[in-house]
Amino acid sequence: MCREERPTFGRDDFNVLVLPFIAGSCSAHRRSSSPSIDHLNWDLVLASSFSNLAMDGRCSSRSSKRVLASLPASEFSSQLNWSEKVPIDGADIACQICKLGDREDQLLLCDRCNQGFHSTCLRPIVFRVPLGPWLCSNCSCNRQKSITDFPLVQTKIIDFFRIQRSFDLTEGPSKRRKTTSSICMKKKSRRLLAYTPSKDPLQRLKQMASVATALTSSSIEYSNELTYMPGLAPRSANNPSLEKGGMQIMKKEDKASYQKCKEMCKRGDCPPLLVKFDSHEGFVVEADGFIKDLTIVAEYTGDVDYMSKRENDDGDSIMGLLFTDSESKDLVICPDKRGNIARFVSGINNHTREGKKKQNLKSVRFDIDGEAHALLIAIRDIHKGERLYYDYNGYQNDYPTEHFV
Ligand SMILES: C[S@@+](CC[C@H](N)C(=O)[O-])C[C@H]1O[C@@H](n2cnc3c(N)ncnc32)[C@H](O)[C@@H]1O
Repeated sequence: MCREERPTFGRDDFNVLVLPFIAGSCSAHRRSSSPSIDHLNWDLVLASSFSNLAMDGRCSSRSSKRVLASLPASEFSSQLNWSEKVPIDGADIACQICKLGDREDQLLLCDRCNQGFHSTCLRPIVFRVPLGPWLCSNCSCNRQKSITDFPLVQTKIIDFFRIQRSFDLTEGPSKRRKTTSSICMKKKSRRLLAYTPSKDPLQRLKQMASVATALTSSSIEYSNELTYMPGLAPRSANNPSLEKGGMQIMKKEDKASYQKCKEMCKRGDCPPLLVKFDSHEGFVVEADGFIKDLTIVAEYTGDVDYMSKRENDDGDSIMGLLFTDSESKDLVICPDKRGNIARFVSGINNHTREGKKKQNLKSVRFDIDGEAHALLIAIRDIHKGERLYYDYNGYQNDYPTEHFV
């Protein structure tokens, strides 16, 4: 078949997960030759990322494309341009939901079971033709089972996350120096905190395994840094002094916490987070231990590029990094090739009170040593098992979240 070259809108709504790397190999209609899940080497596994203030900027683009993406779901789906797709060769496939074989151009074929589904019969509606292989909910549930079944192989984890070999992952997290506390009552400190890794080494391995699995399934190489690739924006373009209205410079003491997080990641003391799979939201991130208010949970990492060059990008994870007076200088972080756990964190539905209540993180941009960075920071105490959420919209409201759960 094909769900081919995609229309220009966000994929925000799969009730199934689009797993480009892992998807099944049995479909006759696949465009690519991704390895079968059954053939994946699940030895692979683990580490993490780490990762007001001058506010968040997910997908804050000034482009007209984003305006299209922010239309309500009903209006949005009627504007889909499916005409670019290539029809299935002579196949007579009916939608498994409405049982009709009409609207052939809207039929998505599962890359594992080959069953058809109208994009508009799926709940939530699939707005964008998946770029890679696509699995129906039945098949993605089966696949998810294998996601949680991987073996924990320490050497693989060390290699995956390029953890410094001098550290022993079987030990507890390295000891921290005790800080002296004053007897006087102090004003509540608003200092940023470094995260506290889980003490149990096996638990940390599992956390890292979950990140490695999610990244591998999404064909993303692990990177805990902003990356400047040839042909994309150079490092010199990331100049926070160009930020319209200025960007908050990270305070010295907060920088110490930030650096500590970076160091911990390098030695495999990952943040206490687990990536899980949710049939509505896709990959999601959960706290796997207590996270205190104001903790730096992760840095949003990936390739830095000019926003103007990404206007037709179909990624749903592009994060705004620098907003200048000149659109041509605005920067974004693109985690589609390199990235870390931050790109799996869910967004709130910021159109509903329920959605807003879920928020426990904030995406905040800082000038750190003359380079803009986007960090995900806890805005309240978060308990083990809580799913992490932040508002994908910063000061602009152009990331469509009205269909979010
Ligand atoms: C930055 S990615 C988050 C990771 C994503 N779940 C994945 O599996 O790769 C953003 C996409 O995740 C999904 N998502 C995030 N938050 C959601 C929510 N609250 N409800 C439904 N889908 C959500 C949407 O498809 C959105 O376009």
